[in-house]
Amino acid sequence: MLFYPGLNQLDMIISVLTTSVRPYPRSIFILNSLINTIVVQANRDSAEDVDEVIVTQDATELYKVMARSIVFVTGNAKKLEEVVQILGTTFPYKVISQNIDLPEYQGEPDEICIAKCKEAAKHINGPVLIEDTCLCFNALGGMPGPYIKWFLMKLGPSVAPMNIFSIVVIILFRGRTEGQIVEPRGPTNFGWDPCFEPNGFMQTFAEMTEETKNSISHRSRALKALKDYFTSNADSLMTKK
Ligand SMILES: O=c1[nH]c(=O)c2ncn([C@@H]3O[C@H](COP(=O)(O)OP(=O)(O)OP(=O)(O)O)[C@@H](O)[C@H]3O)c2[nH]1
Ligand SMILES: [Mg+2]
Repeated sequence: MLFYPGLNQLDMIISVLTTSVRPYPRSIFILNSLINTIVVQANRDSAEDVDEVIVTQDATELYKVMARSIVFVTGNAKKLEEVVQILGTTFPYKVISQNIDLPEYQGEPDEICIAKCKEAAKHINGPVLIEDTCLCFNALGGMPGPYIKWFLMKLGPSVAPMNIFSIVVIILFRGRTEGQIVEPRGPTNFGWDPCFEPNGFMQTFAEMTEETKNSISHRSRALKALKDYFTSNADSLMTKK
């Protein structure tokens, strides 16, 4: 799907490559995969005032204009640590981090991700990766969801035990891990990890080794989908070159 009045996809790509002489200076590209997004900032000019969003299913064309690195914009050191570990050394793009404390937007998770990507793209001259984490309590109709950060700041990780709930992380792709809220157990150096016990395990995320958490976490599932997608499309790009 391509939203760009009067342009076909080839034009869209040309506009990225020659943006200084073409009248499309403020574009953001969203690769709309099966479920979510990667945003690629078109050029430095667009950094100041991004106001157009282009959605495409075709990753290959976008790769032609992407540098071989992606900037992961996050103010959360633990997220960054996990993302780097999970992507490992076989991810076809170099992941660089930039510590920017992006605003916490309101809305549905997809809307929040897009707004967050747009804001990140204002700061970075190149491909941008962001992640937004939602912790959804089924018993509360999905709340606090994207507002978990404030929830944690006000209440701490000692959330009263509840029934089953699920986590949704959106980071280009979605990852979901279901489990139970329990009395906090384990180190308290990352958010709600101590009180989340994934289904099928006797340990909370905080009690697990990094390897175990990273093999089942919402984040690792989202990143696996991302990695698979990038790897297969990177191959086709190589072939086309
Ligand atoms: O125990 C945890 N295990 C996790 O795996 C995990 N992932 C995120 N979080 C916390 O949930 C809120 C999301 O808010 P969030 O997505 O806006 O993140 P953030 O503001 O910290 O960073 P960023 O937005 O700059 O990337 C923040 O309080 C994060 O600390 C986690 N806590
Ligand atoms: Mg945040």
